[in-house]
Amino acid sequence: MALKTLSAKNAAALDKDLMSVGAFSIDQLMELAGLSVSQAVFRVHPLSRGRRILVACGPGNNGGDGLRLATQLRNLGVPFVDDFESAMTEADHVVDAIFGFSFSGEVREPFPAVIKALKETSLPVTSVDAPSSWSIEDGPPVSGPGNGFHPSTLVSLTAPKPLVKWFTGRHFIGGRFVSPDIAKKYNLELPAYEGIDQVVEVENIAIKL
Ligand SMILES: NC(=O)C1=CN([C@@H]2O[C@H](COP(=O)(O)OP(=O)(O)OC[C@H]3O[C@@H](n4cnc5c(N)ncnc54)[C@H](OP(=O)(O)O)[C@@H]3O)[C@@H](O)[C@H]2O)[C@H](O)CC1
Ligand SMILES: [K+]
Repeated sequence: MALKTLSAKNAAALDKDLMSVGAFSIDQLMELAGLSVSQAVFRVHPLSRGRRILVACGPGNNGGDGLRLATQLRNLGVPFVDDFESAMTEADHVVDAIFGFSFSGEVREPFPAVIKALKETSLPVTSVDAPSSWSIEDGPPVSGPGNGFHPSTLVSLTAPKPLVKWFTGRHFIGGRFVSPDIAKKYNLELPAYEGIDQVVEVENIAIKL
């Protein structure tokens, strides 16, 4: 299946369209994005492999996809931690919701240590929309803490970004909120979601190592 990719600029423009002509609120989009991510994680990491899912949340909306409804989560007894590296020693799977399509340049403080920990862990890592620290257009960094970071799973929201050319793990498309009109405007091919699924697993379209 040849999937078309969406540049960072168009991904941001599409987001605006979803909230204007699409009449979605940002909260709704994040909620649906988070639901997609949870379904992808459940597929690649059945509960029999361990129930402790550590979600690393960054400062923007990518972090919001990972962290929603904090009060409700606390009420349900989901623990929140500040020390990411020591939390990793007790986790079974890590969700990378640190940076998405608005990331650019070199990783700034305080994030290099977190990216390094993601790179060095032997745990499976699911990245939300982009492996954090990768250039959205040009893929893995050739230097810095993200050099060598290759998550095992990627959930592309709405549509894959150009970086998927360098991604070799399991790849899902999620974010089942794009109307046919918006897809047409951005020349996207929407995947065939089945039933009530919020994600579709796809084959990698190109690999350049
Ligand atoms: N339609 C959809 O597909 C939806 C996608 N969603 C998710 O939203 C993200 C994009 O969210 P956005 O808030 O635009 O940005 P990010 O979360 O990717 O990142 C912004 C924050 O990252 C900081 N940043 C950027 N570069 C660096 C760097 N080199 N070092 C450190 N920090 C960096 C940035 O800080 P600034 O100081 O530069 O402002 C921001 O704090 C998308 O990928 C999806 O995951 C939504 O859920 C809605 C639907
Ligand atoms: K990410």
